[in-house]
Amino acid sequence: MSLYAIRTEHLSRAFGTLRAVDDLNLEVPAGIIFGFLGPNGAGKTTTIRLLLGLLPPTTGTAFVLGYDVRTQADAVRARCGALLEHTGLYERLSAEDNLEFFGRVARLPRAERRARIRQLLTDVGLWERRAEPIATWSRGMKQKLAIARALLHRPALLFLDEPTAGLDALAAAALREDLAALARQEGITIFLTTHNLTEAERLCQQVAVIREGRLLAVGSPEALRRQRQAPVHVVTTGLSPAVLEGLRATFGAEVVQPGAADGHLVLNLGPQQSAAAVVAYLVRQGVAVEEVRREGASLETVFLNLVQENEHGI
Ligand SMILES: Nc1ncnc2c1ncn2[C@@H]1O[C@H](COP(=O)(O)OP(=O)(O)OP(=O)(O)O)[C@@H](O)[C@H]1O
Repeated sequence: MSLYAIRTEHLSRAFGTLRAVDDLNLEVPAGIIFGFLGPNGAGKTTTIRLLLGLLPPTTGTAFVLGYDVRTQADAVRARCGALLEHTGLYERLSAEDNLEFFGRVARLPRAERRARIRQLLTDVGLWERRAEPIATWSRGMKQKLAIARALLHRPALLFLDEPTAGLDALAAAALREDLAALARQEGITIFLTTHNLTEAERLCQQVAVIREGRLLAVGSPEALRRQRQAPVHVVTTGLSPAVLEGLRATFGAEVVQPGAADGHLVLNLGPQQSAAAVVAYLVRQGVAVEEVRREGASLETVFLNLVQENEHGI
């Protein structure tokens, strides 16, 4: 199989004058969990629909598992699983009967179907409860069953649109664990959208951030965090207005801000600037440096910065 499970080339989709997906160039390596992040209305669901060939692009194209979504949508859908907004499960049927039904729709031979249903229900911890009608089940249990359903036909690529939306913290954590284990076990690629940045950080080897249909950043959560350095806090004694002015002149006015308390500096250093240079400068000016602390940039900070910068047209 190709190195990339998904490759988009200038993929765009307009609804009237609205560019829901705008010149998207994305490469998703095979075999990873890829997180697609963005605020409401960013174009995440539209992208999934384009990738599944459910919606034609206005311009550009995408290759999913090597197939062109414009001309080979059937081949794409046969090899992909998807859990979009609705689970599509039948509330009155038991878990096992739900999977049995969808296994037949997928034309899985009887023996294979049985074995696969047992394996998947076991993997998500629902085998013991297979005979219960799912109407009374919790949202988390139904979501696990829906993922099992999406995996029945052994897809190479699984699309999940907000898989943990509406789940409490415990259920979301349990689902994440199952997803990580399933991805490893089945050797598949997972493309998921989420608003939950902790989720993306824990689960995804790579993430992309989009806003207004445009790609803002892509990379591993660590790489994105490194790219955006977090502020450095320096606590000093003997910081005079003259030294503060000197610091601003040397390192840039926008970089150096006085903090909440006297003698507390907050520095937004660029990638080329080091905290050590600031400390050396302060010491040369006779300022005592009591503490230097760099905040750990969370993916959340990175995400908010990216989205807000874009909003302000920076
Ligand atoms: N069928 C459609 N007709 C017109 N506009 C649409 C259609 N589908 C989506 N849009 C618009 O395209 C933009 C992107 O929508 P999309 O659902 O892809 O965003 P999203 O990132 O999935 O948002 P959310 O996180 O809120 O689900 C939105 O402004 C939406 O209103």
